[in-house]
Parts: sequence; structure tokens; C-alpha cells
Amino acid sequence: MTERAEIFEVGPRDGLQNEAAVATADKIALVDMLSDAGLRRIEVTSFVSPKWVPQMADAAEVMAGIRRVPGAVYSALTPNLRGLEAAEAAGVGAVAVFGAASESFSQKNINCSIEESFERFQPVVAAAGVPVRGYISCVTDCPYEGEIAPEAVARVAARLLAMGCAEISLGDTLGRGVPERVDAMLEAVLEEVPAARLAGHFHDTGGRALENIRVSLARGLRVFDAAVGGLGGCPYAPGAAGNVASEAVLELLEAEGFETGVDGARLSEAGAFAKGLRR
Ligand SMILES: CC(=O)SCCNC(=O)CCNC(=O)[C@H](O)C(C)(C)COP(=O)(O)OP(=O)(O)OC[C@H]1O[C@@H](n2cnc3c(N)ncnc32)[C@H](O)[C@@H]1OP(=O)(O)O
Ligand SMILES: CC(=O)CC(=O)O
Repeated sequence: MTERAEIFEVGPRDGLQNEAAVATADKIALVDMLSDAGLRRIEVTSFVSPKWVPQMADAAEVMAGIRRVPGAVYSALTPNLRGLEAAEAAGVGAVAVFGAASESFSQKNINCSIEESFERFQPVVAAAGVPVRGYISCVTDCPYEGEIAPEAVARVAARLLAMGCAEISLGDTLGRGVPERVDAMLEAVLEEVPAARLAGHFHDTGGRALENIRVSLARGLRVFDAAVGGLGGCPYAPGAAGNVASEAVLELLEAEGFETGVDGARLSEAGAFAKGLRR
């Protein structure tokens, strides 16, 4: 039997959170195209402060407008209880808390230390009526601190797992990760979290994202975050390029013999549409 691997589509959220003035109707159309392409986990938006990320201010409207395909899970970022309540009212199928392995990035992105972030996330995980994903940003490099030690990532991963996160996504936020350091980071994290509970989240600033995915596959990971059209970036990670393109990840996974359930032609159409949303 063919082994499965999954593309976790983050284009509508990570892809568009850095793009000014994308119309709500276009965000909805993009999510619908991704559903039609066969993606079964789509991160639609973020219930965050509109002062921090104004691009996601229409989160509830986007959630209300999308066509929900049976079997597909539509999720959102929720940094605190307020975000969780709004997300659940909007009918999300899953949520995500997002921390970091770098103190400076944690402060810049969510305005608190790593330890304080656990205190904020704990009630979100406890109260959530849907599965909670835990992101860790800066798993190899931080835009403010440089290289991050694998052990720092493993410590955060262990805390998120113990808290009750269903899955932990390892984010190379800056997109400067190289296979050797990604492999060392994974070796440390796998001491704390089994591969079946991990996802790889690679930006592609340095052009090594696909190699980093290969290394992750060899370590047993089978879920990879990607953004259609290679859109993306974080407002608090200056210099970071987009997420690895979903189209490129699909090509890699198919070449490696994995079944994904994604229709490449429809994904390409969604990619062309997504690229047209860039300013
Ligand atoms: C690597 C990545 O790509 S991660 C994703 C990109 N980054 C992000 O989305 C970061 C988003 N960050 C944030 O939204 C903020 O840092 C927060 C909400 C997490 C924390 O900010 P803080 O200022 O510490 O929170 P605090 O509770 O004091 O609230 C600040 C303001 O935001 C509002 N707010 C807080 N949480 C939310 C929320 N979930 N939804 C909407 N508004 C919110 C508050 O009402 C307050 O508004 P006011 O200034 O008008 O009174
Ligand atoms: C939450 C994320 O988007 C993860 C990252 O890029 O660090």
C-alpha cells in the first residue's frame, strides 16, 4: 500500500498575513479553490489583534464565507482565550497556539516571554473543544538572535506536548535553515515528541526548504506545512521569504512515492490565483 504524506495548507493565513489589502471575497475564493484541490487541512485565518496584524482583521467574515467540504478541517491561529472564543464561534475545526524557541521572537511576535506564552496557551488548550496545534517559531534561526540551539526547540516542544497539543509544527520562520541543522534540531525534538505528532514548516528564503523536507521525511515526519504559490512571511520576521510552495511540496512527495490526495492541476490553478493577490 502506498504511504500517505500530508500537505497542511497555510496559504490563506501565513501566505496572506503579510499581504496588504487582500479582499475578503478573494480570501474566501482561495480557500474554496484549495478545498477543491483536495487539501484536507487548511489554515484559513488568525483570530489575533487587528492592531498587530490588520491583514487578518476579517477572520470571522472569511470563516463565514467559505464553502465547507465534508472531511476537510478549517483552522485558525488563536493566541489567547479571546481568539479561541471568536474562532470557535466562527466554526473552526481546529485551532493553533503559536510560540517560539527564541525569547526575542516571542516578545516581538506575541508580546511575552516563552514562559509567559505557556501560561497564555494552557487555558486555550484546556478550553478548546477542537484539536489544538502548537507552533514553534525560529527552530533553527531567529531574525533577532541568530542560530537557535536544538535543545531550546526540544524544551518548547516537550512543554506543548505535555500541555495537550495534538500536533507540533516546527517553524523555520526565517527560511534560513540548512539540512544539517534541521536534522540536528529534529534529532533533539524527537527525543521528546514522536514523529507522528510533528509537522515541518519551512519558509524558503535560502532555497533549501525542499532539502529540509527530505531530511524531515528521513526522520519520519509525514506532515508538511506549505503555502500555495509560495506566498508568505511573518510581519515580525523581517527578511523572511514565503513558505515553501504547496505545488513544489506536492511534486516532491509524489516523486518520493507518497499518496497525498491533492489534485496537482487544481492546486496549480489555486497557485496562479494566489500569486495574483500579491501587491
Ligand atoms: C511566525 C508567524 O507567522 S506567527 C503569526 C503572525 N503573528 C501574529 O499573528 C502575532 C499576533 N500578535 C497579537 O495579536 C498580539 O501580540 C497578542 C494579542 C497575542 C498579544 O498582544 P498584547 O498586547 O500582549 O495583548 P493584550 O491582551 O494586552 O491586548 C492588546 C490589544 O489587542 C486586543 N486583543 C488581544 N487579543 C485579541 C484577539 N485574540 N483578537 C482580537 N484582539 C485582541 C486587545 O483587546 C487589546 O486591544 P486594545 O489595545 O484596543 O485595548
Ligand atoms: C506560526 C508560523 O507561521 C510558524 C512560523 O513560520 O514560524
